[in-house]
Amino acid sequence: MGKPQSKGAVVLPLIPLAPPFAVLPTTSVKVPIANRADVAAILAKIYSISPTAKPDAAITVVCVPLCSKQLSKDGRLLIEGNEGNNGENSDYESDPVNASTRDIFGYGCIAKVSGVQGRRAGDLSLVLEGLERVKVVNIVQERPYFEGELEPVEEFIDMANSELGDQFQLLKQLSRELLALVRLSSILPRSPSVSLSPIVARRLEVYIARKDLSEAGVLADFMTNVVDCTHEERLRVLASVDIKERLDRTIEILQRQISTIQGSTRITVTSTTIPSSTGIDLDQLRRLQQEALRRRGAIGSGKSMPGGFPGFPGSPGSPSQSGEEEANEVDELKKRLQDAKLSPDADKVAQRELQRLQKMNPAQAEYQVCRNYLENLAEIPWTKTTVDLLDTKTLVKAKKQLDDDHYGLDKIKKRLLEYLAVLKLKEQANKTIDEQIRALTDANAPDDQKDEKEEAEERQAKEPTEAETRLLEKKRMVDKSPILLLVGPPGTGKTSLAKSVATALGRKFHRISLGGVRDEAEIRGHRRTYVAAMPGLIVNGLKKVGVANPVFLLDEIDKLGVSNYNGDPSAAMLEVLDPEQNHTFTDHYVNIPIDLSKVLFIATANSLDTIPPPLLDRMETIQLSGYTTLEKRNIAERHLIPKQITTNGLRDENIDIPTDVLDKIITSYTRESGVRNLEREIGSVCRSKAVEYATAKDTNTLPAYNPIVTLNDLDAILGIERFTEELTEQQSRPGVITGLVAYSTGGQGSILFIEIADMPGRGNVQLTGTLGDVLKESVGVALSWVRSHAFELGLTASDNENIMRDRSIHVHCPSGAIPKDGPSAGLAHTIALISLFSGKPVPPTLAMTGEVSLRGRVLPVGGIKEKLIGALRAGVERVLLPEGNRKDIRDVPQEVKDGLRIEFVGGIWEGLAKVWPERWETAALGHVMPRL
Ligand SMILES: Nc1ncnc2c1ncn2[C@@H]1O[C@H](COP(=O)(O)OP(=O)(O)OP(=O)(O)O)[C@@H](O)[C@H]1O
Repeated sequence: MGKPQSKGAVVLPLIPLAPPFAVLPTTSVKVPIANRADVAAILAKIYSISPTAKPDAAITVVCVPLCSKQLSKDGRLLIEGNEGNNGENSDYESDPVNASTRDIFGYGCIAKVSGVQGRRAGDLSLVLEGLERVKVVNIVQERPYFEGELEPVEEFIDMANSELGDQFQLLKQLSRELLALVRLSSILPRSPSVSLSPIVARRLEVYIARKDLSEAGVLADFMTNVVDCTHEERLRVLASVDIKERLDRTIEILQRQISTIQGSTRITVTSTTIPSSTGIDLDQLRRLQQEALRRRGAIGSGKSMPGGFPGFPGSPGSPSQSGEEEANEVDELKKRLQDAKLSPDADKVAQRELQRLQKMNPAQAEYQVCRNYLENLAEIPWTKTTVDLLDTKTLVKAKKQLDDDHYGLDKIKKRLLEYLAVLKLKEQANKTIDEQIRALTDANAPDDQKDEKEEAEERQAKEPTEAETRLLEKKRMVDKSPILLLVGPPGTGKTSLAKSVATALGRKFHRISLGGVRDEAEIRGHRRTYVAAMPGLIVNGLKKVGVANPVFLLDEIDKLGVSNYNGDPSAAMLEVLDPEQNHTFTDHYVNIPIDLSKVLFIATANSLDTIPPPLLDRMETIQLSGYTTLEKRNIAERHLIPKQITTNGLRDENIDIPTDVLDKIITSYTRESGVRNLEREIGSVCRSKAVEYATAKDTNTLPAYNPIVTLNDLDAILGIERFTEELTEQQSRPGVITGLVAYSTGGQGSILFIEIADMPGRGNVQLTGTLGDVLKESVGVALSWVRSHAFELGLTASDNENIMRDRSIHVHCPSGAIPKDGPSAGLAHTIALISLFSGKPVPPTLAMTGEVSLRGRVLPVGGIKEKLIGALRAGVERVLLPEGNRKDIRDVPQEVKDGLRIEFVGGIWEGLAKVWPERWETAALGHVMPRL
């Protein structure tokens, strides 16, 4: 047992503290200093002694509590033993400003003034950190502030004293128990006001577990300070110079505190759990205690906290060692990172971060951030790949797979097979090179059998082989997969083609929807400094598939957001899609180059117009055009109907959709380039039949059930026809011409009527129908040509006559609400004007497209395939196309070529000869100009 040894006394300023303030070693308090003239005087004095005091120089004072009426100056209870001072302290002062020498307690604590807090003069507080217990031997000055003669208190701990050891263990156990109770009670409903944040609780647990017997007094002081106890109890602990006595007093306080909490939680707990003498669920408590004990074992002992915030184990100054749980967590993470086979770059970063993580306190917010980052690193497939199914039968199998899944699309399938063939050849070449390199390395490996001399001789000879290895390495074919872009109207099978490629290759498939991505960070991730930062879509995709060589479908790349204040998402895609750059793609979150060169990117878009040119430049475009009715019929028969039959729980023999019914669905219930609506309508028919079949089965009337769907059924199942042939209602009228359009959005083609009417006026031209600038200009060109050739066309009586002198015209293109633009209606406008002025109608089944020049030439236009498919669908019989578009006919499906009479014209005169052959056949040859 210890015996206090006295040292030489020192004189220091005293700051008397009124209840509830009392400073114990290891604790920190904030003392309000409003109206504290003595504190102001102390500070003034200190600074006057050392006016150049460095800001970080420690200012030390002694905090002494005011005496309590129940205690003697040395902390003994006055009620228990009448040890002097009896009558004296009955009227002790409770205001530190008016205190006199007899009000000052016998023990105090040397404290460091660590700062002043508060904003206004009225609410300033002095922050004091208790350092060391001292005995106040004598008061040498009262005004303007107290000064006292102090004697240091030496603490002696007899480490061999088993009784003290037991007491210390009890103190630790009670401390943990109290903590567990506080945590438990804070999560219980209607808990008392004690509540502890899990982070603080955790820090406390670690702090308690780390204390050993040599710090028994420190722990007792600390616990006295943190628990809710009376002022007198605190004074008694302060006055307990003897460690055993101090432990006894603290244990007493803790025990009382524990029973108070147990008592207050009884009502809540007993209603839901096993009632016990304490009122707490014993199992739960035991578990909490066991956990605490387990932690203590794992944590071991730690030293005091130099420079740390006293009494606050989680503060930066106190080295915090994580518990077993954290240790396990870090080990697990380490293992996962090892299994993830990181790239050398990533490995370096991961090791650095792991070291940081190990040093961090788990309660720190940064710990989670660091852990999440490492988890992300472990989940990214750095080197893991699936083996491509590239054996001798690959191409045959792939072709079968594509044919099985899709009807038609021969050109696209051919291109995809080419891609697979190249991939296969590259892989084979690389395999051979790998084998050669391996053979060379094996030959270079040191041979145990040979002695050193022999080896040195041989090394000379081996030198060239190493160079050879490097040469071979260079020859390896780099895996730079081209990026394919499938462009076409919705529902034409772009997504499902990409899926089939993945299946054929045996690769994993992941779809990344880029539609509506407005933020660059969605693609590249957020920097780690942001709260809740995450990797971007690409890295997330890789994490999800878990291999470095999947097929990524970049869906709707044309709907990617444009540059805005959140960055430019399409610019972020540039790096992803450039085969020259994407082997070092950097996600902002991961911040380590990731190799994307093994990923097969297939992008899809509905239109090329909105794709930024640099992005488009990096991709190989494959066009898919809309399907013709015949193609749709085949797709429906081979793919959609069987699919819908299974989806709706039917069997092949339960339903039969004859070809005429299918054609009716295609033409009268859908009008689209793709087959998505068709699939939906077929689904409706199947569902209706499924209900009929199920009812027949339930009512035992199966023999009466008819699996065949008739034309009449369609009306009942799908409702009235949604689309009728557009041209059937149209009558030939002067000034009305059927033009052709290919909508850039959706890529489908259709017919478009051009209506021109004239009226008395002064040569004005009115344009309606949401016409774009180019279309307006094309009307101007047509009108100028007609005006300049009016006499030759026989529209005016003389060369000088102005055909527009007494009239105005109005050009309109229904449907008025749909914006239209482009020069391709030039021919139709010219013919319409001539038709109007001459009063000669043109049959609506004759459609035309082509740009006209002022000299009367008909120039080629785009979208011929779509326009012709649309024309056939709309019931057009004859089409006039520019001569320059003759080459485009090769791509047009045979069915369309068979269904339309396609004629080519090089100039307007030629066009006139085709429209009104009886009048203009000879004029077209450029010789005669007959009059209409
Ligand atoms: N040639 C085809 N053969 C068989 N089925 C097809 C064909 N074309 C499309 N389909 C079917 O049509 C449906 C829609 O196709 P998909 O989802 O691939 O369209 P998409 O072109 O990607 O459309 P979007 O541009 O709207 O994304 C799928 O069920 C697909 O199987």
